[in-house]
Order: sequence, then C-alpha cells, then structure tokens
Amino acid sequence: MSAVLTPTPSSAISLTRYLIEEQRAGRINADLRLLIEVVARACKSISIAVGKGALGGVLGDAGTGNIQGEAQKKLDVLSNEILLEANAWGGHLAGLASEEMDTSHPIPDVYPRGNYLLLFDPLDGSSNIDVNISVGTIFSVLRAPDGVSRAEDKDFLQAGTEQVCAGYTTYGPSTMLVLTIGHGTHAFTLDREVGSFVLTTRDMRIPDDTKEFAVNMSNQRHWQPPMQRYVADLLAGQEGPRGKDFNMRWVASMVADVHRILTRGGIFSYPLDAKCADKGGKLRLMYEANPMAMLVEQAGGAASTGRQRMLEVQPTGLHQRVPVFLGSKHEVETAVRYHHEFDAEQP
Ligand SMILES: O=P(O)(O)OC[C@H]1O[C@](O)(COP(=O)(O)O)[C@@H](O)[C@@H]1O
Ligand SMILES: [Mg+2]
Ligand SMILES: [Mg+2]
Repeated sequence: MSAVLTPTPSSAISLTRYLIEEQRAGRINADLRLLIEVVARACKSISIAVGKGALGGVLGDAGTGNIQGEAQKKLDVLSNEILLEANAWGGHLAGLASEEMDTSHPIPDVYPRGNYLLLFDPLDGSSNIDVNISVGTIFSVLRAPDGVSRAEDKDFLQAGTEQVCAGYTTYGPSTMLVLTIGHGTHAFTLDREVGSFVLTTRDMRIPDDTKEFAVNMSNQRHWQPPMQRYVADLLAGQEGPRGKDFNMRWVASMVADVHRILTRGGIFSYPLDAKCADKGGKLRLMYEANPMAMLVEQAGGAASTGRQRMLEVQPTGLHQRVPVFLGSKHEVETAVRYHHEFDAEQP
C-alpha cells in the first residue's frame, strides 16, 4: 500500500492565528506580533534560497570574512541581507545586531522606529551549507532601554532573562520555526504549498533524563579537566559511574542539534577548549546561546555555561562567546556538578 500525502487541515493553527490569540490573551502586544511575523517572513525567503541549493547559485564562499575572522559563505551574507531588509523598515525596532555585522545596525532615519531590539545568527551551521545538511536561523528579541529609539551596541548588552522572544528556523527536510514568547516553546512547520507556518507541536517538553549527548569529540584533547572527566564517564557506559550506555550525535549545526534535543531530549555542549579559551568559547552568547537557552528552559530543560545559568550571564560585548551546556535538565545539572567539583578541588 502506498503512503498518502494528507493536505494541512483547514482547522490547523497558523503562526498568524497563534500570535493573534496570544495578543488577545495579553501575552504580546501588536508590535511584537508584527515583528515576529516579519522575522518569519524573512525566514521563508531564506528557506527558499537554501532550498534552491546548487541551482540557485547560493553555495560556496562569499570571499569575505566577518568580525570574528570567520570566512563567510554566500548564504551567510544573503541571509543577513534578507533579515536586515525585511526588519529595518518594519517599524518595530530601535536597532538590529547580527553575528555577521561588526556593530549593531541603526534603523535609517527615514524608517519608522519601535521599542524592540532584534539580534540574529542569520545562517547557523555554515559548514553544512555546501553538503546539503540542515542549517538554520536563530533570533532573539529584547526591549530597547527606556527612551532609546536609536540603539547603540551598549543597549543590546542585556542578560538573557530580559529576552521577550526567542526562536530559530531549521531548514532541513522540512522547514520549521520554533518559538517562545515566554509561555512555552512551540514548533511550527512550513506548509510549502500554502506558504504559511502551521502549529505542529504545542508545548515541546524535554525529558529530564537522557542517554544521548552531542559534542564535537575531535576537540577532546583540548578540553579542560571537568569536561574530560564528564565525557569519559559518559563513554564508560553501563560499567562506568553513570551506570548506563550513552549514544552520541553531532550534526555541527546548532539549530539541528538543539532541535533534536527539544524533540527527544539529550545534552548539547560546546565547552571551553584550548583552541577557543582566549575568546571565551566558540558559540555566541547573544545570537546563539541566549535564544537557545530561553527555548530550552521554556521546554523544561536547562542551559548553563558549566558554571552559571546561561540566561543570567551579564554580556560585556555584542559578539561575546561562552561555553554552552543545554538540554535535559538532570544531565545539564550533572555536567555542571563536574565543573563545581573540579573548581572546589582547586587550591
Ligand atoms: O565545526 P564545529 O567545531 O563542530 O562547530 C559547530 C558549531 O559551530 C556552529 O556552526 C557555529 O555557528 P555558525 O555557523 O553560525 O558560525 C554551530 O552551529 C555548531 O554547533
Ligand atoms: Mg551559529
Ligand atoms: Mg552563522
């Protein structure tokens, strides 16, 4: 018997309807609703560009570098432009900041302004673009400080607890938008025929316990002692101190790894290692760690630097990097315990 393709039922809840209901319930205002709609629309355009692949001429290097010394892919640059153009004139922002731009982007004088700040990693998982593996967009929304209508870099330096919205889109076998406005984490799937995001999982829940971890094992020799000990114990499996066997997955696109964890649990980590110690870590606090931490906490999980709750880190720079541990609550707590035990032994 052949499988049947079922059309999206007309009773399905679109992103637009979900946001209108949240506004009616008093959980967001009209400005934030429209801001999220604009971001979602930009992500649809990025999804189309990603989907064209080699046919769209979007693969390969752009021949430029970003502020962090990383080579930019054509899709990094294109995605950044799409998000900038869509949001700059949206009327809801006092400023934008992106992983791909040196400094924050002021809204041009001729455009209307608003009270929100938008931060994004326009294309996450850049190393996977040319090999047709899932990539994504990550975003975070903050309020502009009182009286600020033209934000500068310093206005963005707010702890993750101040985020009013966070989300990501994953461009994989299907395009999904995963969103939180501080009332649970919800997943929407893009109905490509209709062109709208449809609510497919309300209230994602991350199980407290897991037997799956995600880390780039090739960095093992560069890790610090608590991480060495933590992963050694995971690998020891049933016979080791953890008393159970663990499985490992590493897509190398944070969006895809975090999406798996939101779907079936696990722990994701990008710890401090000797290669990135001078920078403070590999992943970016404002564009990657904080939005993912909010999404994960809203789904019942935990997120930490290994020594501090991620959302309580006070940022000191727009492009600040941090070590990251996030996912199933008990597993993150265990990883954090290894760090505290190590610190306590130090003279
Ligand atoms: O190549 P590595 O060391 O495995 O790092 C992979 C990590 O780097 C990232 O690709 C960094 O993000 P960008 O692609 O936005 O720079 C994460 O998505 C991913 O988790
Ligand atoms: Mg990234
Ligand atoms: Mg990126």
